[in-house]
Amino acid sequence: MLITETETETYVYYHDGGIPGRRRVLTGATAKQTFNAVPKIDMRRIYSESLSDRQSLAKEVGAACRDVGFFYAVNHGVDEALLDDTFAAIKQFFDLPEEVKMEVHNQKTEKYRGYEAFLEGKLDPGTRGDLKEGFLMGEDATDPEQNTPITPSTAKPRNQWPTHPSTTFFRPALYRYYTAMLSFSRRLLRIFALALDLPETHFDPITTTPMTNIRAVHYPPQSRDEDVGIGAHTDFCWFTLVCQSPTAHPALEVLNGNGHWIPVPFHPSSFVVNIADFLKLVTGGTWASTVHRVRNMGGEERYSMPFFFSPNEEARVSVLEGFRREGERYEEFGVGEYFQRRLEVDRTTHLDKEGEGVVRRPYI
Ligand SMILES: O=C(O)CCC(=O)C(=O)O
Ligand SMILES: [Fe+2]
Repeated sequence: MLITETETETYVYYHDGGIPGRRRVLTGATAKQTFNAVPKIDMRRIYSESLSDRQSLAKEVGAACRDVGFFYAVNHGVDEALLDDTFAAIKQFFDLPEEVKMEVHNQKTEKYRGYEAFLEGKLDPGTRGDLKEGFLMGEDATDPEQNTPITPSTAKPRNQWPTHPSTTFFRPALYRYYTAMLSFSRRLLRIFALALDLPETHFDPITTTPMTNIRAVHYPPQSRDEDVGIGAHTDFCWFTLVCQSPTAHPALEVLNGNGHWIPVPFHPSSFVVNIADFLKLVTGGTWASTVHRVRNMGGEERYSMPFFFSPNEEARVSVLEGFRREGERYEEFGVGEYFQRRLEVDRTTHLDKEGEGVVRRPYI
């Protein structure tokens, strides 16, 4: 169940930091000041040569990251035809026969890259599983498209690519999207640094070979109210860019401070940007990693292509100087270790048979 009512209180449940959480639904006099819409920010200034333009953008971005944790990046400048072509390619992939997709099943790799079948993800344990299928790829020094130095720790292939002759279109299409999103993310990270009152290049040394993931997702229309496309959760990276198809809404929704779900429908020429758990951690909770979910109630097929961006795997981070409180001790954490821990929780929930507490990986 997504919502339960006790005699006096109603709660909404979600998965936050890999841990189940809940929030009281507040209405009337108990309601607090919170957002009721996701702000739209014109990103054209991200390409401006003038620092003061980039600073004015950073100011708007910083307010959205603090107050909402989500914003629409409008006029992002990424080629629309490239985005349309990528949507066409992922639709073509998901339309392939099951056995072609299952060749690259995600449970065959340590990083859970490849194909995730319907109902295999289960971010909300109260549901029968996520009503979606997906394909995940990301940083992989052995993929020549990434032009990354191969060090001993990254020498094993991480991505899986289908080999059936009918799938040759897929890899180049995803890599075109990957390259465009990576380049936009690097610019956005500099805006984030400015928004945190840091030098623009502050994060550059820890993002030379960033951890990245594209998750191509297909959500069929759902007919049962108790189903979810993806259960309520926060993301475990620095930030996520979501490119969503114009079809099917309402679908993506974010949870405000009063426990109400706010719709985030498609908006032309925009990505949805959301702050995720690492940026919440390093800002000591000043920036919000906002709970969100997808319920495809619009009666149409929906496709989306989240791009998840994090620092280098070896990086160690902690709460930024400007966000520390006197007298508190702050631990460092390893980005790669933290990420892998969260990945394990996220990708094995459905394998953990109730009561047994044992996670079985069927393929490795
Ligand atoms: O499909 C979407 O709009 C969002 C997907 C999402 O939240 C995720 O993959 O973490
Ligand atoms: Fe998410």
